[in-house]
Amino acid sequence: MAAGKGRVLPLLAVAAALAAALLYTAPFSKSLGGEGCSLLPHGHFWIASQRVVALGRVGPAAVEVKEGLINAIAVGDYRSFVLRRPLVDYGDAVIMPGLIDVHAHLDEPGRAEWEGFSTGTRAAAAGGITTLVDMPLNSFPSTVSEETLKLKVDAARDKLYVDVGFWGGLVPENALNPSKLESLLNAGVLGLKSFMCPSGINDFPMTNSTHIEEGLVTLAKYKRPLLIHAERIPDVASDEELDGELDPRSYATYLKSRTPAWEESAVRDLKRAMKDTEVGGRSEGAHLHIVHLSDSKTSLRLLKDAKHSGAKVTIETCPHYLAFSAEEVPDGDTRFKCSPPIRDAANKENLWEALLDGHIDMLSSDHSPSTPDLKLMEEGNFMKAWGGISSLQFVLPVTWSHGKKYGITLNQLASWWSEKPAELAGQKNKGSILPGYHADIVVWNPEAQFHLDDSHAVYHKHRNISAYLGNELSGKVLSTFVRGNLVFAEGKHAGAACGATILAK
Ligand SMILES: NC(=O)N[C@H]1NC(=O)NC1=O
Ligand SMILES: [Zn+2]
Ligand SMILES: [Zn+2]
Repeated sequence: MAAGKGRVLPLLAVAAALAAALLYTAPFSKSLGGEGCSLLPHGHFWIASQRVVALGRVGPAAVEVKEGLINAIAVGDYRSFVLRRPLVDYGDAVIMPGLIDVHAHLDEPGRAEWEGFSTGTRAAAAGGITTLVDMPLNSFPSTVSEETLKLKVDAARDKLYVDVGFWGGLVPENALNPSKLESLLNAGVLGLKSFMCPSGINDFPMTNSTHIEEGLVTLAKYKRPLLIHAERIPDVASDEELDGELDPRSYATYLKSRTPAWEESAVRDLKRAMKDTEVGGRSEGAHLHIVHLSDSKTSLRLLKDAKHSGAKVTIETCPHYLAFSAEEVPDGDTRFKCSPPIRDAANKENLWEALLDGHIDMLSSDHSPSTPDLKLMEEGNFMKAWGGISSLQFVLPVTWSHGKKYGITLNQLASWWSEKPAELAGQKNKGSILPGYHADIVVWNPEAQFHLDDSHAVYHKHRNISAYLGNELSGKVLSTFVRGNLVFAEGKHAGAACGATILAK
């Protein structure tokens, strides 16, 4: 007995020493590093915490990650099975599906000076976003054909820190030409996007309802969505717009120039297209997705009615409509200019209500930066400045900081930012922490507060154009995993950019 024990003990001691060496506790201090795709030198490991958002619940669990996928989830007090190593113990931090941002303008090729794949995906990784879907406009050329999609994919090579898919553009040139549309869809765009008003980009002209209805018929065959910028210049100008000379530095002037009637006019114009998506309709199988809804009144009511009648319609809104109100926008501060505009505080309240009630399905950033000169920050001219909010890195803390007042839950965050967007983008292996799914995960501390001051690391190409600078926020991203690679942790990115381009098959 004694001799036997004597033989076992040293072995146990060796095992214990090995296990201790492979137990990581955040913060990682000096244990991170490497030039490779991951800051963590393991392809098979466990991560655990007291607050894992999985299987419809939040609680203690350990998640096994193997070769980029989630292999198993062990629910319960993981400290009883700590022998499974390597293990990263995140303590009280939240482990959640990585965010999927279905609406980002990365602007490359052609306008990399506005953002670009490298800076954009570094900012995404730092913000807990593990997948982006890039919009077809603001880059040059726009993504409207097989050839231009190829330019996107080529430009993205070796620059991606997170996974990136692409929407194609539905424009007058391809909308009535099914074979052109099919070649774009066959090349791998996840769906199409169109504008019902001028987009601000010359090579991305707007579509009318006929273009949309015809495009949907082709999309129905592919079961991919059409995303619509639903603002349309109303047929009758409102009295307010007719008022004489208005100060272009005043935010009220901008609001009057782009009233909720723009959104309402677009939604009314989509009536037939929405009807066509119903069971038995001309484009059954297709799906209309309204991007960045701002008008929480008539436009939302009409969309709710269409949903109730059986139309396949989903709606997104963006953190800036939930965080800011028109009353707070300082005159001349064009960082807040976007379209549709940020409206009054009552509108913001109604948007939160619609989100909590499930009428708004999901969130996206609509990160749409430009070079600072185009924001005309000195002149402060709202009518001439580039419209677009810079927010990619901050969407998680912004949603959480403002949503806390409304009692939002971690499961709701995961639904709005991961599950529903994965469904929209047709990503069946993303958006949830489930066995067999991609190990796309954000680990964050909801209680950590920070001031977005000059000392805060911002990875967007142009930090000063973000309307969130100076804000006090809570929710700090600790780690971001993309298909098992630890791509960001504690202010550091992985050495190599190993994100994948996602092409639909
Ligand atoms: N072209 C472009 O990015 N436009 C975006 N900017 C904005 O504020 N709303 C948009 O649709
Ligand atoms: Zn838009
Ligand atoms: Zn956009």
